[in-house]
Amino acid sequence: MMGGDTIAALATAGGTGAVALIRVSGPDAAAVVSAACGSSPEWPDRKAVLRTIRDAEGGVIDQVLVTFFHGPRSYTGEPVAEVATHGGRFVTSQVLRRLLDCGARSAGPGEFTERAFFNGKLDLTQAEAVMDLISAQSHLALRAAHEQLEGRLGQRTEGLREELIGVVAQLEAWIDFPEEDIDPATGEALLARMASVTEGIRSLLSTADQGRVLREGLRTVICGLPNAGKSSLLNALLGEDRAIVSDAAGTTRDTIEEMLVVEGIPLRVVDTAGLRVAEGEIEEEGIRRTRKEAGRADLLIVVADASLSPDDALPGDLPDAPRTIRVLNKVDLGIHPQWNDVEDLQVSCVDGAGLGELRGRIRELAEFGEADWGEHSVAINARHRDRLKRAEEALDRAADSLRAQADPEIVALDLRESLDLLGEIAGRVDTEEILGSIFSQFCIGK
Ligand SMILES: Nc1nc2c(c(=O)[nH]1)N(C=O)[C@@H](CNc1ccc(C(=O)N[C@@H](CCC(=O)O)C(=O)O)cc1)CN2
Ligand SMILES: Nc1nc2c(ncn2[C@@H]2O[C@H](COP(=O)(O)OP(=O)(O)OP(=O)(O)O)[C@@H](O)[C@H]2O)c(=O)[nH]1
Ligand SMILES: [Mg+2]
Repeated sequence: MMGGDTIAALATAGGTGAVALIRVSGPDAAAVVSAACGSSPEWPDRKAVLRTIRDAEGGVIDQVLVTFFHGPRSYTGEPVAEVATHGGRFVTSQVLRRLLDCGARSAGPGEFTERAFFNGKLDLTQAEAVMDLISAQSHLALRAAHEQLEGRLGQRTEGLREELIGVVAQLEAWIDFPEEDIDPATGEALLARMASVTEGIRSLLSTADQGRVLREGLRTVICGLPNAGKSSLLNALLGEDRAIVSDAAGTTRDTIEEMLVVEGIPLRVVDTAGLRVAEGEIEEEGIRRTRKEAGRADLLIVVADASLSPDDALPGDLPDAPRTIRVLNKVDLGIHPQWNDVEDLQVSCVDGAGLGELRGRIRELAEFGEADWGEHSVAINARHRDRLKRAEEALDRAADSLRAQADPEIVALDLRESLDLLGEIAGRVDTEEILGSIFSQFCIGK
């Protein structure tokens, strides 16, 4: 299935380090590395050996450790050579160039993992998990990526697909013998089996929000009147002085975005410009952006200055969000007597009071639907969600047609569409376009 050529790329991050790893994969891996080392093409399997990479004139480029994996027992399923070089930028680029001169070609983004997919080492959900794993920023995200890397999601969608194949097979028996009608009892049994697949799809779909949060962070927007202490709160949650804080109202003009982890939940926190009638064009634009961010928030943290009266401390028209936490800040200065909502959290960014409670409240509000953050969680991504939704819709149409005693052909048509969509999740149906869009998001060398 593969082009049959041999690819090479730096597998470690570009930059200076102690050691860097270059991977070579393809039928000519042994020949390429042997030529670069000026050695015989015999390599022990999975055993590091010390060699010297030389240029065409025999000059030394670097002393390296080569580990050879004879296919199919390798990451890609092909012969793979791993060349561990000294970790300088220049020396690694020279080693890579020499390997390319000896017959390898530069790998494209995700091409190693793509080859692993084509050689049956991974399904598509597992390939995606490799990328999730690399970009994970929290324990929960890492655990979800590992679950997916183990193949749990692929197993579930393939299980649903098998159930549906059974239904289609039964239906096709009727199509082949059109003189017989689908008798009501069998019709009911088919509908029940379809309903069970729908339920499985819905259960996976219910993890979509959680998957998004794990991959992108809970979109959290800090808003409130100028000077309430929004930037101070961001800094306090981050534990560093990221945003500029000053007693001048209108300090934050533009939105500032930071990733942080609260009680294991990754948050993408946005600090915004204070909401008030703007005094200039820049501030006006800042406030427009605040409203835009707030409109897309999963969680809104409204910060109010506790020392002021509620009328003076809260913006007139607060943006709407699915979850809101109201924080009374500056409680070290005393609390104005008109604050009496027990739901309000009292904090001080100056002495840190109440911040632990705020973290706890964020954690509570980060729960989504049925999905919890417990063990064995699969958490689907946007691509899975799209296919599952469409598979569910096709299945609904099939059930409707069956109930309306439509031609079994029509029922089967929708069922097959649903099957294909489920198959696309693990990559069981041939879809080059999907592959392109997934692997192009990888980094080169992965
Ligand atoms: N040096 C190195 N470290 C690495 C990787 C790598 O490619 N090279 N990986 C890259 O992501 C990750 C490990 N993942 C890997 C997964 C499978 C195989 C592999 O050789 N699989 C064979 C043999 C299995 C076995 O020995 O049990 C196979 O599946 O047939 C290698 C690495 C992280 N660390
Ligand atoms: N006493 C006290 N002062 C605070 C507290 N939090 C913030 N401040 C002060 O309040 C002032 C405004 O803080 P910022 O964090 O810049 O407020 P902001 O809401 O980001 O303001 P803008 O960006 O201008 O909208 C600064 O002088 C802070 O030092 C607090 O908990 N207690
Ligand atoms: Mg600010």
